[in-house]
Amino acid sequence: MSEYVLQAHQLSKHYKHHPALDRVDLSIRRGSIYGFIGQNGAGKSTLMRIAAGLSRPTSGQIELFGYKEGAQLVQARKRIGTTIETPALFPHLSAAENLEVFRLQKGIRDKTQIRQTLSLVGLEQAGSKIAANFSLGMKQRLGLAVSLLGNPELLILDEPTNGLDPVGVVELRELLLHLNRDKGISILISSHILSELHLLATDYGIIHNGRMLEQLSVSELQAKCRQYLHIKVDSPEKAIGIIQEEWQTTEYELDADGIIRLYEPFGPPGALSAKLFAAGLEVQQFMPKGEKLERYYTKLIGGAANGKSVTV
Ligand SMILES: Nc1ncnc2c1ncn2[C@@H]1O[C@H](COP(=O)(O)OP(=O)(O)OP(=O)(O)O)[C@@H](O)[C@H]1O
Repeated sequence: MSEYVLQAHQLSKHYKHHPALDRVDLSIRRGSIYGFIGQNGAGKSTLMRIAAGLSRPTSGQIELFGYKEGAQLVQARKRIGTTIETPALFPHLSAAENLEVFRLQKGIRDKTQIRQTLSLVGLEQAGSKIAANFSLGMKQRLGLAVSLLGNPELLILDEPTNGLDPVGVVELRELLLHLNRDKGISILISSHILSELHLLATDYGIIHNGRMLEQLSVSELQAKCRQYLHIKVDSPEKAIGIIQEEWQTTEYELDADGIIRLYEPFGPPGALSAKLFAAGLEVQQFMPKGEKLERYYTKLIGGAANGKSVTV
């Protein structure tokens, strides 16, 4: 079994001369929630459409569950559920009736899936209500239920929080976490708001102008955004001994240049520098460092210099 549910290999898509995707590599691990972040027009939908088989790449390849070619790739696409281009719901039909239409369309025999998916998205009580009377959040849930018919192993969701109020965003997050943790469904979710995926994603891909800028796990992102004390002394080993003794922490790194990074939470920096000094160490550099999530992202995509606003 492939470790990855979805990979893109040097994937490019050109519209006339405009590269919507430019040699993008991406890897989504089985069981992960992959937050695909980029501004409007970055290329997120283009990649998702190619993955779902709704568009063809100009060059490069998509690999789904380890399959790249022909009939196997077509077969593998049956194992994904997506809300991209889900046909509009029928407003005069109930949630259950809507699902019944899609069940027949998808050729799924098992009728019990209707009740199961309604319950999965928390709409079991609303099964007989007509869709026209649903809130936007409920419509989103019903749309998600449609994509869950057929028990997909990977969900591809293009900006599903668009238009939701903050409560709706939280509810959707809880639902996606449930699908991921309890049902083992891997999720690719796009957004132009990094902080919205902050409590959800286990991995991130940051795309800008059709190019993948960075892929990183949540712990890598946290490490990059974590506050730390940057310390350079003439004897780092001795300093580390003092840090361990005085602060009883192992939350530090020593790099090849002899720089110590002492991560949060740390006590008053003044007390530590005094200790180092008292121990006879020559303190060459001693400063707080680290970035906020927002600054990290803005810097990565070139920030205000490219003239577009960024929401984080
Ligand atoms: N059918 C098309 N014809 C021409 N250009 C297109 C087409 N579809 C997308 N594009 C262009 O490709 C680029 C990437 O678009 P895409 O929709 O993938 O971005 P996105 O990151 O999903 O943004 P958004 O959040 O606005 O949907 C944009 O410059 C867009 O204008």
